[in-house]
Amino acid sequence: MPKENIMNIYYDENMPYAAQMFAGMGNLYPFAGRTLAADSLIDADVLLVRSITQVNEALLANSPNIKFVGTATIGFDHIDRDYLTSRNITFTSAPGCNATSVAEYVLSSLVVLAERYQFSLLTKTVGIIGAGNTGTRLSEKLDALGITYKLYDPFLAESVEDNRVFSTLDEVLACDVVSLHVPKTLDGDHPTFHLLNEQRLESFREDQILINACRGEVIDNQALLHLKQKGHSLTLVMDVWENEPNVLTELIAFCDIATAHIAGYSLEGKARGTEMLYQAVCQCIDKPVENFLVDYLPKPAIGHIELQQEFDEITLNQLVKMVYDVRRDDGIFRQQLASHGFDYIRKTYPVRREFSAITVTQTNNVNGTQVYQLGFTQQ
Ligand SMILES: NC(=O)C1=CN([C@@H]2O[C@H](COP(=O)(O)OP(=O)(O)OC[C@H]3O[C@@H](n4cnc5c(N)ncnc54)[C@H](O)[C@@H]3O)[C@@H](O)[C@H]2O)C=CC1
Ligand SMILES: O=C(O)C(=O)[C@H](O)COP(=O)(O)O
Repeated sequence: MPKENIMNIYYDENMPYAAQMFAGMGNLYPFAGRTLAADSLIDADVLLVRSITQVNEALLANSPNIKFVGTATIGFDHIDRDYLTSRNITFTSAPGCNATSVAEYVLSSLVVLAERYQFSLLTKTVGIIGAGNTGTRLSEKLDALGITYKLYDPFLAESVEDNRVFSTLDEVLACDVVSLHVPKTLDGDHPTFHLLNEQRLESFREDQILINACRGEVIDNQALLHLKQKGHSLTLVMDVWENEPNVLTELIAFCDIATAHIAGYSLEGKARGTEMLYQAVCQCIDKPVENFLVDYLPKPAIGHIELQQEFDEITLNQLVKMVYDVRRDDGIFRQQLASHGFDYIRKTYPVRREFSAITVTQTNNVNGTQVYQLGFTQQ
């Protein structure tokens, strides 16, 4: 890599605080991720992308100097890692950066659905497919709320280091709620492409809830549309879609909650991705880490909530909706998709904070004042 200060660093314009964190490390060039062209990267040393940029030979063949590629996202199915290895280009992603954000999206969806259909979340079992960072973050929230869940993850089930109890795929698919948290994979022992194919979709019960906030291709969207067109009443929460940004628009009307791939779009989640890449570039050029996300994050609009009664499902509903109500994003999606397009909605996403940014206190006669975090763990 060239010396610090003379590196050419190209970064997606949708990476919060990138300009601040990388300031002084070289020449900075923001770009629009969907339309980045190979000939604009000829002098690039460092390339920092998000999920909408396909990084492969076609993009990088004419960039002889490039030594580092990073994606400020959890998923890396848009990166041809074999090609990067063949060029000896260092690669890093941002594992877990927005896992909390996705878990909070799922929780907000569950709270909204429980109110809409008048059921108690405590009577439901959630099936989590993929028990990595995001599935685990979700399970921790469910644990804290006393909601039961089952985990399916054939890779972790085999790991001696993971002593959680795992269920079979069929057991998890039979749960009241099925929430998908797997990467998009096309091969290997357990590929996830069309994991929910026509046959598996047909076996869903009418009273189940299906949530997809991982990758669109994990569900066969055409098969799902056909199922719904036949009158199946499976409740759908869809954040991700096959063939983004050109989604199967007929499916939207059959969704209870439909959003534009924004489950991971909390400010913290996106900015953590930037920070993780900044740290990785520092390590690559042997530079001390001098910038910290905590110094950039603004104060949340609501910083503190005081509960005047015991924490129960009613307060849960109020608290979750006060901090992040997924119906806002569902409304934006339905209103703006036709007129503005999928990418515009994502690019202009309003600031959303994670529950952890808000402190909750509760004072009662028995225990005095207690402090909760909206991750629902008592401190
Ligand atoms: N909607 C959004 O905004 C976001 C979507 N994502 C997507 O969610 C995916 C999961 O994220 P993380 O949990 O953080 O990733 P992770 O890598 O920490 O965990 C994924 C887990 O899925 C498991 N897995 C792989 N194939 C499986 C299969 N066939 N069946 C069951 N489990 C399987 C793996 O063993 C791993 O434990 C990402 O790869 C990304 O595609 C991630 C962040 C935001
Ligand atoms: O981290 C991931 O994986 C995601 O799915 C991100 O939320 C994708 O966001 P963009 O990179 O498409 O802005």
